[in-house]
Amino acid sequence: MNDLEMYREQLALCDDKIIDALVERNAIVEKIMAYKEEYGMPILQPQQEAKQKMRLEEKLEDNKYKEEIYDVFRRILRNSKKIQARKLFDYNIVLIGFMGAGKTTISDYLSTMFAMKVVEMDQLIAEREEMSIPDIFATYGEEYFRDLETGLLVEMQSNKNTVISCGGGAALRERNVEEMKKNGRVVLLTASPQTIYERVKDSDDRPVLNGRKNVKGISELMEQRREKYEAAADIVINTDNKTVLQICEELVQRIIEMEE
Ligand SMILES: Nc1ncnc2c1ncn2[C@@H]1O[C@H](COP(=O)(O)OP(=O)(O)OP(=O)(O)O)[C@@H](O)[C@H]1O
Ligand SMILES: O=C(O)C1=C[C@@H](O)[C@@H](O)[C@H](O)C1
Ligand SMILES: [Mg+2]
Repeated sequence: MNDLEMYREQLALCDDKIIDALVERNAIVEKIMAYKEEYGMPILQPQQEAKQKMRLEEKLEDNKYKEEIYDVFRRILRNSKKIQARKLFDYNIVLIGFMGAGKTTISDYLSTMFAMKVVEMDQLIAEREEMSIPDIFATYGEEYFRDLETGLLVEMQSNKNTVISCGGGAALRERNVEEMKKNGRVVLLTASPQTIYERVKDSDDRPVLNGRKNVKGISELMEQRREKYEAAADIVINTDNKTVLQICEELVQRIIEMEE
C-alpha cells in the first residue's frame, strides 16, 4: 500500500468515527428530551445552548480549523433541534389570533429553538401575487384573498414541522379552519385589548385597524371574532405579561399533554 492509499484509509476511518459520534450524540439528545418530559422540566433551555457555545469557543480558541469546525457544529446543532422537534410533533403548528397577538414573534422563536421552517401566510401571498395585502383586498376583494389562504393551507399539508403564521383573519373562514386542522395543531394566541393596543400602536401596517386603533375599537373587533377564533383552536395561550420564552414553553408543554 502506498502512502496515498494509506491516507485514504485513515480518512475513511475518521469518517466512521464521525458517524458513530453523531449517532451517539443524537441518541443522547433524545435521552435528554425524554428525561425533561419525564421530570416535567422545561423543554426550552436557551441558557444551555449559550453554555455549550461558550464551551466550544474555549475549546476551539487556538484551533487552526476553528471556522470550519464551528460551521460543522452549527449544522449539528440545527439537526439536533430538528430531531427534538420531530420527537415532540410530527406535524405543522398553525398559529392564529388577532393582529398583534404575537404570531410572527412566536413563529420566529419556535423557528430558532427547533430549526423549524416558518411560513408567514400574508407575506408569502403578497410575494406570490406581487401585491400588498391591502391592494389584493382593494383589487380583487376579500373572497379572492381568502381563496388564496385556503390554497396555501392545503399546499402546506405536504410539509411537516413547519410553523404557519396565519393572517389575522384566516380563521374567520370555516374552510380555512378545516384545512388548518389537517396541517397539525392549531394554536390560538390571545391578549387583552390593552396589550394589543400597546403592541400595535406605533405601526401603520395593519389596515384592518385603520380608524379603530384604540382599546375600544380593538376590543369590539376582538369580541366579534372571538367565537370563530376559539372554535378553530386546539390550544389557547394567553400572552399577556408573558415573555416569548414563557409562551413558547407553554405551547410545547400543551402539545406534550395533548399527545399523551
Ligand atoms: N409576548 C410578548 N411580549 C412583548 N411584546 C410582544 C410579545 N409578543 C409580541 N410582541 C410584540 O408585539 C408586536 C406585534 O407582534 P407580532 O408582529 O408578532 O404579532 P402578529 O400576531 O404577528 O400580528 P399580525 O397579525 O399583525 O401579523 C411586535 O412588536 C412584537 O415584538
Ligand atoms: O385580521 C385581519 O382581518 C387581517 C389581518 C392581516 O393579517 C391580513 O391577513 C389581512 O389584512 C386581514
Ligand atoms: Mg404577523
